[in-house]
Amino acid sequence: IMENDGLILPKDFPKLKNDAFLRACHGQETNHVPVWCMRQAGRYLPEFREFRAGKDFFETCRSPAACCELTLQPLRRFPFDAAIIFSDILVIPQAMGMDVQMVAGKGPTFPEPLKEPEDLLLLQPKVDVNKELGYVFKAITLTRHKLDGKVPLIGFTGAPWTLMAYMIEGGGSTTHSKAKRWLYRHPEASHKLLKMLTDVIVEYLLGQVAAGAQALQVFESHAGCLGPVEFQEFSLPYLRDIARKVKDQLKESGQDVPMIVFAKDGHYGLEDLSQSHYEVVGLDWTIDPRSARERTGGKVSLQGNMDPCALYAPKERISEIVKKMLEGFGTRGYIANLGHGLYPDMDPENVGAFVEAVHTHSRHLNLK
Ligand SMILES: Cc1c2[nH]c(c1CCC(=O)O)Cc1[nH]c(c(CCC(=O)O)c1C)Cc1[nH]c(c(CCC(=O)O)c1C)Cc1[nH]c(c(CCC(=O)O)c1C)C2
Repeated sequence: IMENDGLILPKDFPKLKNDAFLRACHGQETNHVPVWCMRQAGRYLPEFREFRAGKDFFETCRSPAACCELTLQPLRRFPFDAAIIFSDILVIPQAMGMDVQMVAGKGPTFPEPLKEPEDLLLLQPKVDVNKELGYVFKAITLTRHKLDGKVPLIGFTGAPWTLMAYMIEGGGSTTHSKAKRWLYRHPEASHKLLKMLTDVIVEYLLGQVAAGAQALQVFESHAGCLGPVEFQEFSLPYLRDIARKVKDQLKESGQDVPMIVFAKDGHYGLEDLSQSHYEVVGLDWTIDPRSARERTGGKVSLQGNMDPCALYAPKERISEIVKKMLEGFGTRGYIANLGHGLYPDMDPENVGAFVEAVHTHSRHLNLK
C-alpha cells in the first residue's frame, strides 16, 4: 500500500481476481452468475453489531478504517462477487450543511428539515466534495487496497428525489406527504433543490471513481411513492443527467465504470430506466424476471430481485426460489441480489445458502 503522510493513495491497486460482476454489468459471459446483497454489511452479522456497539453511526461513516473493516466483514464469511463501501446516502445532505443524526430505534433524523422554499438558502450552494466527503474517498481507497483484488468495490449515492424526500421529511416516512407537497405546491423550488443535489452527486460519484470505486449504484429508494407522471418530471431527468455527466467526464480520462440504477418500486418506469444511460437496472421483488427482460428488451443488464423475506425460508426452499429466479432472468447480463436490503433479524447461514444457490445453479445452467 502506497502511503504518503499517512494517506493511502489511489494507485497501484492489486490486480482484480474475480471480474464476474463487472463482466455481467457489461452483458459479457461469465462462468457463474455474480451475486451480492444490498446491506450485506449490516446488523444481521454479529461481528457488525459488535464492531458498531457504542459508536455513533455517522462517526463510524467518517472513519475510513471502520468503513473498510465493515465493508470486508461479509466477504470473510461469504463468497460474494462484489463489495459495497460502508457509508450512507445521507452524507450528502450533511455535506450541504444539514444536521443528520442516527437515532437508535428510529433511524436517520434531521432536527431541522427543510420546510419551505426559502429554507433552500440555508444550504451550501457550492459543495467542495473533497473537503466535505473526502472521508468517503479515503475509505474507498483504503478498502480497494485491503480487498487485495478479491472482488470489485461498488461506490454509491442516493438519487436526488430520495435525498430531497429525507431532507424535507426529516427522516423515514410512509407517505412522504411533506416532500410530495413540495412537488405539487412548489415545483420550481423542487427542481432547484433536485438540480443542486444532482450537481453534488455528480462530483461525489466522480470522486469515488478517482478514489478507486469500480462500479457505481444510484439508490432511488423512494421511487415508489411517485406515480409515472411525477417520476417523469422529478426523478428520471435527474437520474439521466447523473449518468450522462459522470460518463462524459470518465470518458475524457478513458475510464469505463459501470453504473447501476435501483428505483425501488418504480416498475412503472422500467422501460425508461433501461434507456437512461445505466448499464444495469436494479429490480425489487414486485417484478417478474421474464417480464422485466421483455420490457427492457435486452438493452441492459438486470440486478435483483429475490424478496429479502425469502431468506426466512428453509435453505432448500431458498435454493428452489433462486433456481426459478435464474431461469427467469437467464444467466447472461444478470447479477443476482435481493429486491432490497437484508434485515437485522436475518440468519447469516441463510444468506450463505442464497449465495451458494446462485453460484451452483448458475454454473449448472451454463453447462446445459
Ligand atoms: C448498516 C446501515 C447503513 N445505514 C443504516 C444502517 C443501519 C444502522 C446501523 O448500523 O447502526 C441506517 C439507515 N440509513 C437509511 C435508513 C432508512 C431509513 C428510513 O427510510 O426509514 C437507515 C435505517 C437511509 C438509507 N441508506 C441507504 C439507503 C438506500 C438503500 C435502501 O433503500 O435501503 C437508504 C434509504 C444506503 C446504505 N446504507 C448503508 C449502506 C452500506 C453498505 C451495504 O449495503 O452493505 C448502504 C448502501 C449502511
